[in-house]
Amino acid sequence: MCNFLSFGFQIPDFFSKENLRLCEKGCGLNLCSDSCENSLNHIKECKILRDLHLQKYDDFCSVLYENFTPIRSLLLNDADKEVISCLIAHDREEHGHEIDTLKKKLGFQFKEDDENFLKNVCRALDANAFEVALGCETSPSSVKGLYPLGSLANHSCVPNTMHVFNEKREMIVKAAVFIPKNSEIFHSYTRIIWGTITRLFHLHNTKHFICKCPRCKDPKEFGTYMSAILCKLCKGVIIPVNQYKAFGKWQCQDCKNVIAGKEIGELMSLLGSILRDIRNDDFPFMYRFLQGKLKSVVPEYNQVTVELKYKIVWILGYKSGYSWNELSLEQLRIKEDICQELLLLLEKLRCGQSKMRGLLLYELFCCKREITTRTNGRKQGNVKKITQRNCIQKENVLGFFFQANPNIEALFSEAASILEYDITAPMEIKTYRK
Ligand SMILES: C[S@@+](CC[C@H](N)C(=O)[O-])C[C@H]1O[C@@H](n2cnc3c(N)ncnc32)[C@H](O)[C@@H]1O
Repeated sequence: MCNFLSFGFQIPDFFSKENLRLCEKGCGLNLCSDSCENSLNHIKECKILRDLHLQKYDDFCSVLYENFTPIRSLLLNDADKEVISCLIAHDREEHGHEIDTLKKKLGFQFKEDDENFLKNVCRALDANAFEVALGCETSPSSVKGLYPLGSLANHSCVPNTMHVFNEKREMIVKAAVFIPKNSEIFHSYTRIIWGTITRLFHLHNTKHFICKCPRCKDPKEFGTYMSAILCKLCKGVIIPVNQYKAFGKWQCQDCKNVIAGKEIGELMSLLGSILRDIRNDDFPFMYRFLQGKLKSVVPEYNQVTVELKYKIVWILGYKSGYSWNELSLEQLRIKEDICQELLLLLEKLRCGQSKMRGLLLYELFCCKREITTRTNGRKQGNVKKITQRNCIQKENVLGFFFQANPNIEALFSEAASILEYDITAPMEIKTYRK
């Protein structure tokens, strides 16, 4: 378990701007109440802000909020400041721009020592901070957190650990695969379902290194061809000749047709923009696109296809008009198939007990439960009668369901074990573990 250095900043969603008012002492922050204004936490940061001579601010100073996190680091004690100074920090010019923005847009005046410290905090945050997921896949929200111990691990696209955050926002790191003694511990700094080109680009741009992990080095991406497209001439797969060369040539594995990287880049950005523009509850369009155009231009595990399938997982069963009991049997089977395909992909990618595996196993369980309940009405009716007759608690209904359907229990148990401690785990899993 890794503890965090607490100086992050979040405007909770439940505060609408109308319920906030400016601090009467003139620090520029919006507050929710008098007790908030008189709280020790606010009194300390209020003084820091006023000492910085905030000159220009309006009723809701978004520039201040967007760049506020490093300012709070001035409240850290000396030991914590020392910890930050020990962390690796990105030294490129662009890191630390938050402090320049605060000076330029809000007229902040920093003492020279403070400015150097704050820029270093920004650089350390950029190099080490974790995204702490608080919401779930259907209602995402997150904050950034600095976990000095957790941040010591380097990255691999075949990570041997997974991590989750608990109710206290502590980071729990678990082995995702068997880790032999004396092996290096790796996290993944990217999404598992990105293709190699996207991951390499992201890691280079944000963390400034070139990943040489086994997955990045394999042009076939462990047989998934997640970055590949289909050849217009023979429908073979086209992959980069050298994935480390930006805008290098790509070549068809079958007919050896060569394509310029620029052309591939244009196709991928077109597909990416279609993906971004699709309404996030437009299942009919997504499914038509998946089965039609997309299938004709990219192989089955291309990252755009995978991303789209993952989006569908969070529509069916959750979005308005697609709640579990509104889904047709056909839609349930579609979701079941997608979950199975994505689980197979994760196995090919050697991700072990990843968080995504846990979530997909649970979704697969939900599909199977719904299908079983509908197609096996008599048995389920019996479960319902037994539970009603014996006044069984809601949580125990699951136990009865497992007794009647032991083959489905394994999916739920594995999901529950992977998502143990995770604050974002599905409610049913959280209730079950209590
Ligand atoms: C959170 S730190 C990881 C710990 C760091 N190696 C240290 O010594 O404190 C992130 C930085 O470590 C380096 N790094 C992490 N994974 C790497 C990898 N697979 N290859 C090369 N550099 C890596 C990069 O400089 C990256 O910006």
